[in-house]
This record gives sequence, C-alpha cells and structure tokens, in this order.
Amino acid sequence: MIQFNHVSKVYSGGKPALQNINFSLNSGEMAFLTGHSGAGKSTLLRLICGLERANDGHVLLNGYDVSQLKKSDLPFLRRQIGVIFQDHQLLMDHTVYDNVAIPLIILGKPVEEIRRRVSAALDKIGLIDKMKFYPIQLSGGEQQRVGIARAIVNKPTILLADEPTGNLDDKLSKDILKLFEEFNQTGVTVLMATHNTGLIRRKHHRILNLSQGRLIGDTHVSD
Ligand SMILES: Nc1ncnc2c1ncn2[C@@H]1O[C@H](COP(=O)(O)OP(=O)(O)OP(=O)(O)O)[C@@H](O)[C@H]1O
Repeated sequence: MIQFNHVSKVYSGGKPALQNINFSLNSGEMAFLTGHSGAGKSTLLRLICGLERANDGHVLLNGYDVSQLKKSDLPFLRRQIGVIFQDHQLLMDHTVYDNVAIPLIILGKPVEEIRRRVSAALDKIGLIDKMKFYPIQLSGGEQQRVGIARAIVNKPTILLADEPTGNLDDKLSKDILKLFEEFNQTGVTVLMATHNTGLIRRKHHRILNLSQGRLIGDTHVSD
C-alpha cells in the first residue's frame, strides 16, 4: 500500500513542487496520475521510490516510512518497485537480453534463474525473438517494451510508470496500457503518470489529478 500523509516537496531554490498531498493507494489497485507539465507528477513518483525525499509529511510504502529510511535500506525498498521512465533509459551498447537481465545480475541471481526470468519477461512483452538485438535496432515502442520487461523481471509488487506512452502513437499507447492492466490483474499495484487524458478517458481506473503541486482531483471515471 502507498500512502501520502501531508506530503510537501520543495527543490532547493525552487517553488513548492508538491504541497500537502494526501491519498492512499491500496495493494492491487491501479491509478493514473494526471496534470499539466510541471504539476508534480514525476516528483510524486520519485518520492515513492526514494529518489527524492519529502520536506514535510510522510510517504509510507507497505507501512515503511520512505522519508525516514536510511540510504542503506533503499535497495531493499526498490526491489519491491518496478519503475518505467518515458525515455526508457536502456543501455544502448547492451543487447535486449542484457538490458532486461541487469536488475537480476545486480541482485546476484544464478545464471539459470536469470535466463528463465528474462525469457518469461520478454515473452510477456512479445519480444522474445529480438533478445539478441541492440536497442538501436528496435522501434520506439519496442524499446519502451524492453524498459517494461526490465521493470517487471524482478516481479515487483508495485509498478510506477512516468509518461510511458509519451513518444508513442495511439495504437502503441493502448498496447502498453493493456500490458499494465494485465500486470494489475495479477495483483501488482500500478501508478502511471500521463498527459494523455484521451488514452485513459474510457477506463475505469482511479485518476489522481495534480495542479501546481496540489492534488485537486481523486476520481473514478466510468463510461
Ligand atoms: N531537480 C529539480 N530541481 C529543481 N526543480 C525541479 C526539479 N525537478 C522538478 N522541479 C520542479 O518541480 C515542479 C514539478 O516538476 P515535475 O517534474 O514533478 O512535474 P511533472 O508534472 O512531472 O511535469 P512533466 O509533465 O513536464 O514531466 C516543476 O516546477 C519543476 O520545475
């Protein structure tokens, strides 16, 4: 479960990026995070995975206060979270297979387990036949899917996605959204930031709407 209690964040020298944010997202829930450019979407996601610290309030993840964790506890926290960025941040001089394997290599998993898990993740996103390709040989949508495979290969209980469909056309965006919905149906908690309100309009998921660093809407939309 993700819980924000009176959370505020100010970057040094800047105006408040988030102000008094309160919400909770239950385990297994799926929600979208919307808002104009600069509304604070990325900041909110970065607070959950410990990439930034709140100046005020508490960010709780499965009961642990992320803002109070020692630096040495952060790897443990991040193991529970898969993160997908808009620019996917793939290593261009490594194959698709190696890019997806990286989180498992870092954890020191046995080679056979890595092979099994990477194959399963690539199968899930439909790129098993391109495991020996380099990212440059893939389309933008395929590269984004490799980033998704890397995020799920360690079976996280929480998936955070920051504008994962930002550079993709309508069809690819819908495919990516469908993938997230499938992960959610297996019990993974999903929080996805997006500008693309057209993409999520006909969905039944919860929408958290930020404006100027404040949470101005928390709704369930249906057809
Ligand atoms: N590292 C940083 N240092 C200083 N200010 C920052 C930093 N990161 C973000 N900000 C500021 O915090 C505010 C919120 O930014 P944030 O990136 O969270 O918004 P966003 O909703 O994700 O925007 P976008 O949709 O354009 O990615 C903005 O005013 C931004 O300029």
